[in-house]
Amino acid sequence: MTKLKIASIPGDGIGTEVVPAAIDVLKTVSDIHGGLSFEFTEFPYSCEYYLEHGSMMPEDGLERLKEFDAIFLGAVGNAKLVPDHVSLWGLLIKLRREFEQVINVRPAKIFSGVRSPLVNPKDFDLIVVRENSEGEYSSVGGRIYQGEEEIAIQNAIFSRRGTERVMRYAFELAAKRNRHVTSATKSNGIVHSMPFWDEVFKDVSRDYPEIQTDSQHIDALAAFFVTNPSRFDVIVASNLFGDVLTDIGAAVMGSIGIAPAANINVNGKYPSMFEPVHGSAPDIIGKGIANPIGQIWTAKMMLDHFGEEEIGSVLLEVVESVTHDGILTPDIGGKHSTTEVTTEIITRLKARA
Ligand SMILES: NC(=O)C1=CN([C@@H]2O[C@H](COP(=O)(O)OP(=O)(O)OC[C@H]3O[C@@H](n4cnc5c(N)ncnc54)[C@H](O)[C@@H]3O)[C@@H](O)[C@H]2O)C=CC1
Ligand SMILES: CC(=O)C(=O)O
Ligand SMILES: [K+]
Ligand SMILES: [Mn+2]
Repeated sequence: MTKLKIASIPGDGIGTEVVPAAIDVLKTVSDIHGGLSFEFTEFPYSCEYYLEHGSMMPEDGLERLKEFDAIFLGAVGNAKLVPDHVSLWGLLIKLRREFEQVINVRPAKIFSGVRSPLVNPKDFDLIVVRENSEGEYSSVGGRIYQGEEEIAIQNAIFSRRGTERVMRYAFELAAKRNRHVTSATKSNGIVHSMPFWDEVFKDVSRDYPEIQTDSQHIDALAAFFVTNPSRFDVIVASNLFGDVLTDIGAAVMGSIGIAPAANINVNGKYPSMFEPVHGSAPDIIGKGIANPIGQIWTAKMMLDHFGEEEIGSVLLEVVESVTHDGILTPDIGGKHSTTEVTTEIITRLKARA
């Protein structure tokens, strides 16, 4: 019996609606699997928690979370209560950094029964590998002077170690897929870090002669995500470029509500963290219509991470059979609730037992 200890952090907004839904699904997965069990421990870290305690998590929060096999997170952010940069850097980005979750893996593909906004999306199936520990998301910089004279400086950090690491991860992943890696660059406008990024990409690509490569400026690449997503296999991108590209990837799939993600710790020192691409969706909180599929597909990525690919594939097949049959939340054109979609997934999973 494999027993996984999972720390769940629903976080803010619809995180508190989709995380319990996905946990119910995972419990069903465990029931039909027979040899896999989960022990979930919930942590209330969120903006509400901040209001009460003055921080997004307690001082020993990292110590406590470190003991788990993985973290299953919903979303962080409620700008009405706490400024976004405070809440995200106090929890989401803090966990990514402190637990050395240096890679963020974000797939996007044509999803059965979910209509892409593209007229002719063809059959795309891509994965963005986003650098998750440095780049443009950096705390280096500051603000000086006030009023007319005010200056803000924000430094982007690109280390050879971090850049090489994310690129190698992308090449290894491509080797198991369609053997193509596209690098997201902007070396025509960003004159230090991006030519460096291009050089490292060239260096790393030499170690993978069987993998085809391509380098695209992020502006053109973003446009190709819309005009021809099926040309891509694996895309490697810096932290910010990857963030933006994956919202586009989610949009061309049909909704950010179905897009999954995994924050991977590659050195085994700390838990990895699984959380969908979307945020807390303040515009639909409490309406019961949040799409649970992003969180559930994220759960599938967590299963894959622990070597449970077989049941992971079953789960995704079941989810696609539900969307295929038109049981959809409003963001993808349906009238069903979070609970109805989740219940249908659970019912069909049980039927597979
Ligand atoms: N990883 C995280 O925890 C992230 C947190 N955020 C935070 O979330 C808050 C809201 O950010 P936004 O920029 O509005 O992005 P968002 O992803 O929360 O929402 C963007 C749009 O997508 C819709 N949407 C998102 N997830 C959905 C779902 N599961 N089902 C149906 N519709 C869904 C929302 O209703 C909204 O119209 C902010 O505080 C932001 O900082 C934003 C992105 C990622
Ligand atoms: C913060 C955010 O938007 C992301 O990590 O996707
Ligand atoms: K999220
Ligand atoms: Mn994002």
